[in-house]
Amino acid sequence: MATMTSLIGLINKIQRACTVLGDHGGQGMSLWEVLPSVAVVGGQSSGKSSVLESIVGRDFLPRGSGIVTRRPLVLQLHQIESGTEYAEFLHAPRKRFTDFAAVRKEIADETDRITGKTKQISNVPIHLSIYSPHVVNLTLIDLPGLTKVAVEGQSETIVSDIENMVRSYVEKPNCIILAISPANQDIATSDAIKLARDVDPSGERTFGVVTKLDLMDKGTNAVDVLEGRAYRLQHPWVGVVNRSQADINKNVDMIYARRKEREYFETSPDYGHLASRMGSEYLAKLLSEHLELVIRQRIPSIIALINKTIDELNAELDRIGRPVAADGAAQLYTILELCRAFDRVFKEHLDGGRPGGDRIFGVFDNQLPAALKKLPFDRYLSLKNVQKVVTEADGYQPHLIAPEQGYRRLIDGAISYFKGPAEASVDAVHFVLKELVRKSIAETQELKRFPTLQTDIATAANEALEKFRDESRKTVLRLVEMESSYLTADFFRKLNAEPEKTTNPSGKKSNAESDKNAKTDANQSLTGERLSESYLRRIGSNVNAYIAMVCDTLRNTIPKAVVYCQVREAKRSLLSNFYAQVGRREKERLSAMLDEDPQLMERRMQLFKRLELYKSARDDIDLVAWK
Ligand SMILES: Nc1nc2c(ncn2[C@@H]2O[C@H](COP(=O)(O)OP(=O)(O)OP(=O)(O)O)[C@@H](O)[C@H]2O)c(=O)[nH]1
Repeated sequence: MATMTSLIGLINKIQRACTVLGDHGGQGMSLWEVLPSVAVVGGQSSGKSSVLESIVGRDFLPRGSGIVTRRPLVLQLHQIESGTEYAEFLHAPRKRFTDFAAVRKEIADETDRITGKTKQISNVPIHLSIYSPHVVNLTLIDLPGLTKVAVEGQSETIVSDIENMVRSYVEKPNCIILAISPANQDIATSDAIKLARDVDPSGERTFGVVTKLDLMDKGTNAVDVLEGRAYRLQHPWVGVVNRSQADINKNVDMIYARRKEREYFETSPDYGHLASRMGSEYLAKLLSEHLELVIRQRIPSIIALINKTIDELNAELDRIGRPVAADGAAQLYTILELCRAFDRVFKEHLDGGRPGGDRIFGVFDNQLPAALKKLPFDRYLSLKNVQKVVTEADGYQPHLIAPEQGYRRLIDGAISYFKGPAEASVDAVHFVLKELVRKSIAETQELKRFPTLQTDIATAANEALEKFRDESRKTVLRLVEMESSYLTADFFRKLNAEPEKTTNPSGKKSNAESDKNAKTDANQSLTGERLSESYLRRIGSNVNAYIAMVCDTLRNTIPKAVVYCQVREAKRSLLSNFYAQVGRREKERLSAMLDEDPQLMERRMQLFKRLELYKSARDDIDLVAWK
């Protein structure tokens, strides 16, 4: 029996813990739902509060007109060996109430705290524990009275709201229904019995209670009901006589009321033969024993649920990641591990396995050639411009042989056009890399929890990429400048050789025409006359040919430089600086870097608490149930 008693205590404890975790009846599958409990249901004024109070032996429930019970009240009775009675609310843990009038006030206030004074209802329970030598271990849930009409100030839906809430409790297979019906009303029309019949048609988990036996019309009695003939239930019906309104007004003591009740049955001509099975005290004992029995039966399924939930909670905790270590060295290690995880993803993007690296190839294969093709050499090497540049090149000096300076200037000018596409390639690759950093951070599962570290890594990686970009830009510009700094002499030697093809092998001019051509090609400016159009055209096309050669070279060398300076460096040393910095950081900064998303921390904490609850519940049950 001692074991039995502690079973109810155990379930009480788990129920309280469930409420702390926001895990109470009416929301999804929870531990709460498999825990057996007793819910008190009945129409308004059927005497629910009176029954509860006489089971407790204290009056402590708010009374008044209209719907007084607007939140479920989970009333946990704990039997203590001796000492003064006291009450405790879960929402005000360290406060002991010895004055039960104050308990009543606190229930009313706490109800209003959630529902406002609006007469609305809420399904968030109030937990009240009463410790007393005069109670049996029992958990009862007081629910709002079923009603048929909304009174003033209540919403239209109040009738169905109440019924739905009550139903959400009593339809659970583990709920024992204490169905209160007043004797001065036909049992067939009792709200409590109607609802109980609905959710528990076989009457297995319904206890019928008849109140107000003393108020029945003279000459009538409830023996038919109490003996189970009017409406059959699996459990015996219990009749009670509570304090009348007049008794309440006179503050009739509950203990006295219990005695009067006992006397009523013992001396009643109608119910005398049932006296030992009637009254509030008998009801309390009956319920307590039944509750213990049910708990015992349910233990295997409770343990099964607990085990299943523990597995689920552990899996969820693994998924969101365990909490970060507290000491500096471990934190540094964690940060470096996370960086490496990021780096791995980043490299996969570049080397293949993940998309993105191909976009860099795209820059070299499409963007750069297209940009080179678009360079305005046609305009630059137009007859007019060639003439302008060549004429200006030698200043007041006449051209002695070929316009050397003119050629150089034209070529220099043309080559400088390559700077644009070269820099554009650098920038394009920079943006691809930056985008890959962003993507890699998002794709690194391990980093998901650490928004601060994500930002830190992004900043460090982007700073490194900027540096690589600067280096790369310098290098490609240098490549372009190198092309102007020393021209390929061979090309011009070949050019100079060409006009001589028109001369004969002996070297003597073959005729006046070729003689004239040769003169035109090399020495026209000797005359100091303006350069002929065809000569300028020739210069233009020579420069164009040279530039085409340079273009081919740069098309090949710019990608090499860009890959060398940016891509290769990104792969080699994207976070090198960061590693060095982090290594020097103090513990506080390291912890700050490992700050997690507050929502996630909150979630983990919830999961942890729940896990703790379930684990300790399992331990407790093991201890109590298999002793
Ligand atoms: N004479 C007599 N009066 C009773 C008995 N039971 C309840 N009453 C009275 O009936 C009225 C309603 O009783 P409550 O216990 O407040 O009923 P309730 O179902 O809790 O009412 P609500 O919470 O308002 O739905 C009170 O005035 C009680 O004194 C009884 O057995 N005999």
